Amino acid sequence: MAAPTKYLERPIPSISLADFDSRIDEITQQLCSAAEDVGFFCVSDHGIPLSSIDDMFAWSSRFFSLPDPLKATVSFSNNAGWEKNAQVRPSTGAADRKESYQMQFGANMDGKWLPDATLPGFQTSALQFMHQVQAVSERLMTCFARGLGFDDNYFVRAHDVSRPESQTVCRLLHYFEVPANPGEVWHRAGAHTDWDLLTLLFQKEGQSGLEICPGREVSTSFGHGDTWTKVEPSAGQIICNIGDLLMSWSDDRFKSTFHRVKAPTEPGDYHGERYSIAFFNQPCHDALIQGPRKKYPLVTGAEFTKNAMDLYYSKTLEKQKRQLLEESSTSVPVRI
Ligand SMILES: O=C(O)CCC(=O)C(=O)O
Ligand SMILES: [Fe+2]
Repeated sequence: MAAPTKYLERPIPSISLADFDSRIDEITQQLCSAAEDVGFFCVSDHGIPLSSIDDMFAWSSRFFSLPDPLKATVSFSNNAGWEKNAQVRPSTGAADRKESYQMQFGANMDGKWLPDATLPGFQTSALQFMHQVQAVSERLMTCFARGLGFDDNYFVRAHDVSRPESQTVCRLLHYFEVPANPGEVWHRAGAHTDWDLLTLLFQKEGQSGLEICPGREVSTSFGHGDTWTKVEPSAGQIICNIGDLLMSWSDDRFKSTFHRVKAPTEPGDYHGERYSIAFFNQPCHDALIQGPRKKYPLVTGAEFTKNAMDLYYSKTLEKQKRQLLEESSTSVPVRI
């Protein structure tokens, strides 16, 4: 039997964005200290009503209830679209048991929205929600720019979602219920760091599983430690974590923390299905990326994304291609 997971209680800082304009320096100080330490924090008083979050979860569940062949008409490529049981994490070498649908604001979404008649109102509502999350992201980006000594709009300009070059992603996630005895190794989301600037994550109350493992010192390292901390869902709160991009853009001052959605293996673990929504702030293709102390060579947003996709997604795309080939030899084409 596998050794039990080692857990450590680590406080996850909770940061209120109330009265943002008058408290910006205090908030900046709190965000920077959380980013230097654990790399994860909760944000409250962010201005997105609970009803908007609940509505987006309801859309997510409607989307994932559609038949697989229909979702396969918008399947994953260019970091947008739908995938199922296809994402292979380098840390596990096996596919996560989940499905996800990635939406963007810009040109990468061409052909990746379903026709409106299939799920009337979905695209409009999803984009509205994405703009709300972008507004919170922009506040956080303003503080991080200020904390690093850049001008206030420095990160906001590099992540301008009104430009066709935008690569920012909103990802709907659906993890399947795990059988009591799955009979094989099961991964929900294997341990990984995110490769964006900053991730904003929405969880549903009662659907536990997210765990973090801080301790990474340089953005170029790939190992992680072995003591985990649970990050329980709480309605209305946004869980934020620093990604590899902000770690390297801050010359490793801010920490991009390993995290996972643990598959249940121990007493008390949650077996039911889990929905979450992750918003990844990705740089525009032509953004120029280099920290204040120039620790790492200058790269463009396109280069940074390509390097990350090669590292994190090469096995995913191979697996997806194999699945599509297998399915196309057995399934009947679907009209939408
Ligand atoms: O579903 C979650 O809670 C985490 C998802 C995640 O870490 C990711 O997609 O990068
Ligand atoms: Fe992640």
